[in-house]
Amino acid sequence: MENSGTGESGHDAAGTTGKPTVCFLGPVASYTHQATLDTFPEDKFDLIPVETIKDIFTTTQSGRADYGVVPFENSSNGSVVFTLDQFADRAAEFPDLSVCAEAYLDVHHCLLGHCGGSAIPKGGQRSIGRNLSHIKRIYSHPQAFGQCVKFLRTHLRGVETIDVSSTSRAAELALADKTGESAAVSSRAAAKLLGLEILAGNIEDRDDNTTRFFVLRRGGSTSDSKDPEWLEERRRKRRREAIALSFTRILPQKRRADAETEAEDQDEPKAPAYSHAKSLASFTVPHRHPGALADVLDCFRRARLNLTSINSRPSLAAPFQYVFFVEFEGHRSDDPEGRVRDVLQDVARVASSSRWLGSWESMR
Ligand SMILES: O=C(O)C(=O)C[C@]1(C(=O)O)C=C[C@@H](O)C=C1
Repeated sequence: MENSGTGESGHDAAGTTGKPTVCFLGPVASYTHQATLDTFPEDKFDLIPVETIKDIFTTTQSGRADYGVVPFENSSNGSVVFTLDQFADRAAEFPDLSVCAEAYLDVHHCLLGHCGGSAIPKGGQRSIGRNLSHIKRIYSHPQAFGQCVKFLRTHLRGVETIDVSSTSRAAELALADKTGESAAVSSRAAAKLLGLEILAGNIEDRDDNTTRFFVLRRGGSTSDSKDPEWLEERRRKRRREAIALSFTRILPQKRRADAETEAEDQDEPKAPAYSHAKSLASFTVPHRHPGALADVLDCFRRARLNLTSINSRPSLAAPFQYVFFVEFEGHRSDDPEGRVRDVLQDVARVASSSRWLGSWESMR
């Protein structure tokens, strides 16, 4: 089942250009598309929009794309449950998928729609360029609605909100309504692409609104799998940046300049043993066994591996039973003291079921 190679087909899954392919939540100009472009430049990869987050998993699992990019969590609105539900893999549809990289994107939402009148607001502070009283419905992705609660409550209280598959799909729907009564919570990129007006800019609840994305690939699940070149290069670049940053924090000016040059000269910059990378695992525990969850978490304490997030979703095996997800510091194939290997074995022993879901270089 496992693909131990690079994870790249070497030819385009759609059969056109020969570049590796990457699928993302479409249509184009979604935030996932923007995060995908940051990681996979279009001169080296073919990008394929798909309709839902589940489609990203199925398209990558089937090999129709070499990689898939999914939103995982937002700094103000929390986990993306649609993604966790696919990682729960209740029907065992995605046995070969694992996370191989992460990406962060600053997310600034706009209210897009039709309307004549004043000029398009520029970036920066929140700006409301128009009277919004003509708006009868607003389309968006539920995650985006959850990031703009204050604006919607203050300026569009009582207006119907309609969940759709992405913010760029929402923009298409607002465009299609020629009455002008529909608007979308979406991005500046979508406004530009579709020619929609920005009725209000920077409407997110917090200025520091950020979404973290995961890159999925097939294979990579054996510890000896070789990483593709783009991933190796990303890892080396990130390590150089991290080393340079730590010098900036601790060294006086002159020594810092020397040290940065030294870090840049290293072919394989050294990273701290465990904190440079993260891994994701899922597990279930016996529902009626007191302390079963604590027993699993204790495996991480014993292995001295820092847990960085914990999530759960209904297992759907029976009401109120859960699949748990833990993220922890450490990489399965860069594990000098064998701590990641040991913890995964330990969890497998204590939990009812468990699965490693990927390891990657931390980008923050
Ligand atoms: O709808 C989009 O544009 C997406 O890419 C999805 C998504 C998400 O699910 O978190 C991505 C980033 C933002 O947090 C809002 C929506």
